[in-house]
Amino acid sequence: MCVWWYMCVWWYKAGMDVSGGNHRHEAPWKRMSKEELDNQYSPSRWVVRLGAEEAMRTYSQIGNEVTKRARATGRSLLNVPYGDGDGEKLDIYLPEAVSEAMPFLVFFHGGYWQSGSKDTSAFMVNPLTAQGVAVVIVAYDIAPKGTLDQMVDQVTQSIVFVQKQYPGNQGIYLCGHSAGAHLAAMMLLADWTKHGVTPNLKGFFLLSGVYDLEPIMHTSENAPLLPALEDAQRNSPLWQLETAPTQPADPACRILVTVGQHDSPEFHRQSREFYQTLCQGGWKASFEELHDMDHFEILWNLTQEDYVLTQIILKTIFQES
Ligand SMILES: Nc1ccccc1C(=O)C[C@H](N)C(=O)O
Repeated sequence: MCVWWYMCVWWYKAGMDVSGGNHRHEAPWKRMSKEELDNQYSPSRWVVRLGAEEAMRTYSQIGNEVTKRARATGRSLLNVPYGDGDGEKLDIYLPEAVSEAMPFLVFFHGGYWQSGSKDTSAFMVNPLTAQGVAVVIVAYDIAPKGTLDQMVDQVTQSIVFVQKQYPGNQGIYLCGHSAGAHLAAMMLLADWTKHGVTPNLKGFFLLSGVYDLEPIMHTSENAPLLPALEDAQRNSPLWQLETAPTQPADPACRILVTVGQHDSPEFHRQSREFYQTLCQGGWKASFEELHDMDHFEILWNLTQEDYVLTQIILKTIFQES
């Protein structure tokens, strides 16, 4: 009798875990030590082809080089202000044939809201501009200068700016990597009415993102960003969409959630849960685990036209899938 009772309880709890409804109480990170959480949320420790430090170095090096190349080869408008603040600048990379009706891809870099820059993040510029897509790389005030709330607000403003500057755009697609995927995902909750314009958002490409910030509160690297649970919840698209689902303004708006095969189990869990929550909320979402990619390769391979993600992005923008 006792054994049966325990088995039933276990089965019930396991069921709640998969269904997602009650996962917050059963979330695996709650059973992790601080060391394990630090490990799970340090993407550089999970790369397979390089050491952690070498991976970070290579990542900035590639970012630096491709950005220099993109600025040297194509037409660009650099350091365009989208707000009054010093840090509120963006770079616009234009395709050769500029028209009123270009699609735009707006990119938000990662770096755990504390590092990274638009000046080292022009990874996807060449393959996309070659196909007629304008690419915008946005700077925002990373911590400690900016708080998470300010970053979310700046990202909102940057998108409003693009829409106002290019009202004839053929769609604005948001793309973000890591912390930048978090910022892009926060735009699913944005209230555009107070900005006087609703951007023509047609798609989201979320790469190796973090959507529930609660576990991050307990990591050494990010604890200072999130002083209280309310800060984490307010800035968690996963938590927000679960507690107060929003509806897509455009039901055709696509959301692609991607994670690298070599990303940590916590990064996989975050992406899967976010994808499931989006589906339950009626969003047109898809999920892609990118084969043999780590947290950084998933992004820097966007310099390549034949990379599976570059192809998915182009097909989505040109409505071929
Ligand atoms: N610089 C980055 C750029 C993109 C994404 C993450 C980072 C990180 O810094 C992650 C963390 N510090 C790590 O050591 O894995």
